[in-house]
Amino acid sequence: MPADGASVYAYSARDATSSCTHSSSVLHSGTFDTDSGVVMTHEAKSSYSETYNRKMINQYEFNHRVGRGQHGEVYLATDTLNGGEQVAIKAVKRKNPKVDRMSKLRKKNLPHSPHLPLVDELGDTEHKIRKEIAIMKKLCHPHVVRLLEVIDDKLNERIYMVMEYLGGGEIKWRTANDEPVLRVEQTRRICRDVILGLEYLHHQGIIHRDIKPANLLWSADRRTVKISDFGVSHFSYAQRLAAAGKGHNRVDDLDPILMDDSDLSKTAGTPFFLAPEIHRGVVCVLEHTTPWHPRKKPQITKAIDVWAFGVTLYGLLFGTLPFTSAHEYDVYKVIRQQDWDVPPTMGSDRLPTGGRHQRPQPKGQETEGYLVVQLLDRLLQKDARKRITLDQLKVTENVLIRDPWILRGISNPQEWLRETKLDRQASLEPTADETRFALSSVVFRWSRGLHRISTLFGRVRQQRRRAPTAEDDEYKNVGVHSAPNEVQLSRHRTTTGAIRISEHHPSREKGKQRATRTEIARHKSTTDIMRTSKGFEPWQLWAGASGSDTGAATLPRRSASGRTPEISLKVPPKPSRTNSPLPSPMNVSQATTPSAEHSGQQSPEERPRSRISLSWLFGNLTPHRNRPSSHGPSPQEVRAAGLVVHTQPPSRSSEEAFGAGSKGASRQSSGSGPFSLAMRAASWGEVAEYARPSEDLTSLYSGERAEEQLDEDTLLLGAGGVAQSPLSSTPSALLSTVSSVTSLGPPAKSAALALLHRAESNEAPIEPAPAEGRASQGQARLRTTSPLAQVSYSRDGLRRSTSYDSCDDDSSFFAPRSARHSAAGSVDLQPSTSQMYQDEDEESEDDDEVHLEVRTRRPSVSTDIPPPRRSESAHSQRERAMICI
Ligand SMILES: Nc1ncnc2c1ncn2[C@@H]1O[C@H](COP(=O)(O)OP(=O)(O)OP(=O)(O)O)[C@@H](O)[C@H]1O
Repeated sequence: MPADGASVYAYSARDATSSCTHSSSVLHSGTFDTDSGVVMTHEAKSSYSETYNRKMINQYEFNHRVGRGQHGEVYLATDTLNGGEQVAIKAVKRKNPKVDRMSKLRKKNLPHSPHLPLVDELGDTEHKIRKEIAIMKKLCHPHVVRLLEVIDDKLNERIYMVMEYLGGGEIKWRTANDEPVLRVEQTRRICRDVILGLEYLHHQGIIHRDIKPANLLWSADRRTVKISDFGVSHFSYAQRLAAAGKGHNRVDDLDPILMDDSDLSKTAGTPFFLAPEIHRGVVCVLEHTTPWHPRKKPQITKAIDVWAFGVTLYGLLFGTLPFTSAHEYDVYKVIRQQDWDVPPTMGSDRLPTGGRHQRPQPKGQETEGYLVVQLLDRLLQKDARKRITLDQLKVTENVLIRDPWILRGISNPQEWLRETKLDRQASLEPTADETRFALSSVVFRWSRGLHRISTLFGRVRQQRRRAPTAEDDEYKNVGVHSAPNEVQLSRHRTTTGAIRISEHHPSREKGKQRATRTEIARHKSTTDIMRTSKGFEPWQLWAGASGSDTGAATLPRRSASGRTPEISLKVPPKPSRTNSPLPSPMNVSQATTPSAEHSGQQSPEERPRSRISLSWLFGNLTPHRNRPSSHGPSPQEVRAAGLVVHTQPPSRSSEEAFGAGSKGASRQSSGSGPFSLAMRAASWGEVAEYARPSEDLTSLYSGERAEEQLDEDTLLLGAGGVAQSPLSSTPSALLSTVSSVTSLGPPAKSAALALLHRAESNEAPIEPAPAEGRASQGQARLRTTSPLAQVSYSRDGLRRSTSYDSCDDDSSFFAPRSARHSAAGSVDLQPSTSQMYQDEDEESEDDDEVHLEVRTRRPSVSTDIPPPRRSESAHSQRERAMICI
């Protein structure tokens, strides 16, 4: 394998396009957005999985919750139609009364803005999610989290954003004592990834507005960092138009929600990471020194991302932030007025910095500390116009290396720069499909109510027209439900040869044309308003801080070939994200015998069990890479063993992981090295991938292709991930641990045996679960040590649920049906993760939801196991604090 060079970064625009398309070979009921590659699905059908009895939305089986944001929750889920691929699904309620109430209060105090009506009409929450979707649909880059599908059913209170899953969690960057946890070299690698991702965003006309360590996610193998969370991002209308080489009269093919700049009147982001130019506006308001006026609003340019990146880099290197204060409001002044300093050492490897102000050092002989301070100096430049741009950081026209610190360690920096350079000639032309039908209620916002009603009736009509099927019989008691969209998919070839599928529905054509005309008219009027709006010159905002980097002179021209945005970055073919050696739900479901499937009944011998026998385990102790399938045992193997193994949700939060990390370190030092390695691997859920150097998972843009394997220190500190609960009594945790240990060598085998014995003795016997709807008094309670563990159980008559209950508004929505269906009386089942993490806010008691249909509701169940409160560290709470003025 070459250390670097063209082949290392080999990647073509075509690869990029294909890797941006959801790998769905089977679509549930959605249609491909042909330009963005994102699947748009307008029907959310909820059910329960056969195997684990978990909540499913369409083909996605929900696992556990991996994160929670201001507006929604993020779950790990399995795409059962696509080989058990792991995805992250952000579920956001269209209406969040608490947030919307706050925003109404805020709006009362805001001056009139020509674009406020759009926000008002959609509601703050819905507006935010729609804008996030519209922005994410534009993005496809190896260092930006990818949106795969949007499930937007008008009859469902939630919108689901299906994204690629980043198994490594957030970057852990400091200890409880504010010490750095990353080595300088690791920080540099992260830095390179972020620069590339950010450069791409800016090239697309997008300002992220919330760059910070918590929004940088590790891939499962901890080799790649991707930028996530576009909740407050802003699309620069002017930059995009200019980049597409269009005049300002061509606004008709831009999504109106992207053009809506009303969110610029809010100060969004995390206070400690906000640029001084934003603070200026905030301080005006806080101190009532200047009356608020739209023209005085802070200049939102891409320079604010560069500043936030500088603060992030500082944090990663030193474990503290450059500007801090006891009171949140004081930080605004500190950032605007005070200079920053550097500690004497940086990184966990404690390299000397040499101090904030150093004498110039001879070229080529600069110390690491000197280069870092020079770089920070240019990033944390208070005057936005003097702040360095990413272009200047990385490369200039004639490929001069501008920042030697960032490129240090790359054996062929010139090659790296060339290969990672964004193609300035690439087409950025936005397409009509990309923008027009991002989400329909935006298009029809002037008659949203009417449209909703007509949609509802349309669906009912459609359903009536269809001949009743067996499936329909099962649904008949649950009221109105949405029939799958019946569309004809027409195929045509793109210029790159890829087949595109576009939706063609003759009966909709007329309406579409009418909608288009209306939309064009509206766009025009919006432009007029924007032009006549005194002082509003968005293109100047963009250009304001960027020097030569901005303006039409340096903007890419539209490519002659046409519409598909092409970039010249090179990435390898999309690596599989489903390499878990553990059986995937798909595999296990395949293990169900046909007879059982048909009858819906299973004999006690056939019933799935959550216990793992020793023989099964040791029968599978071969290295995973030797298996024909990387997805775990074959269906035959599973069937032969008569077992169902419930996979342990991998621990992936770096916050959680780091806590355990220290423990892992001490264990390791006490002589159980192989164990810590195995446990760490197990916690990542990618045992096989971890155990060997993986070429296809190596980060291209870190320029570290030559690096064979991350060392212990990197894994422990830099990656921040160790097993959350290595001695968990859950069989799956043991399985993965033992598998990893065995792959490390024979000495670990005895240890694995010890673990298994421990599991045998610890684990309560698992009784068959009661039949649905019946109480079973005195049943043995299942216990696990990890709140993330979900133990599967046997149950008679395990059948796929066909009823709808998407109107549920509590957080146990994604819990296994069993926990919610147990009859009154004793509850013997493990509470779901979401139940355990259920917090006390009133969100679940939303009372102003309007449901358009009658659906059966299942009795909810209260467990007598008290939900543990998830304690967030003060740091992360501070980081998450968002301000909205
Ligand atoms: N694609 C993903 N893969 C893995 N984990 C993710 C993914 N997206 C988000 N997460 C996790 O979920 C958490 C919440 O995500 P979200 O994007 O909602 O962040 P947030 O900034 O807290 O939300 P919001 O901006 O809506 O308030 C993140 O902190 C992250 O740990």
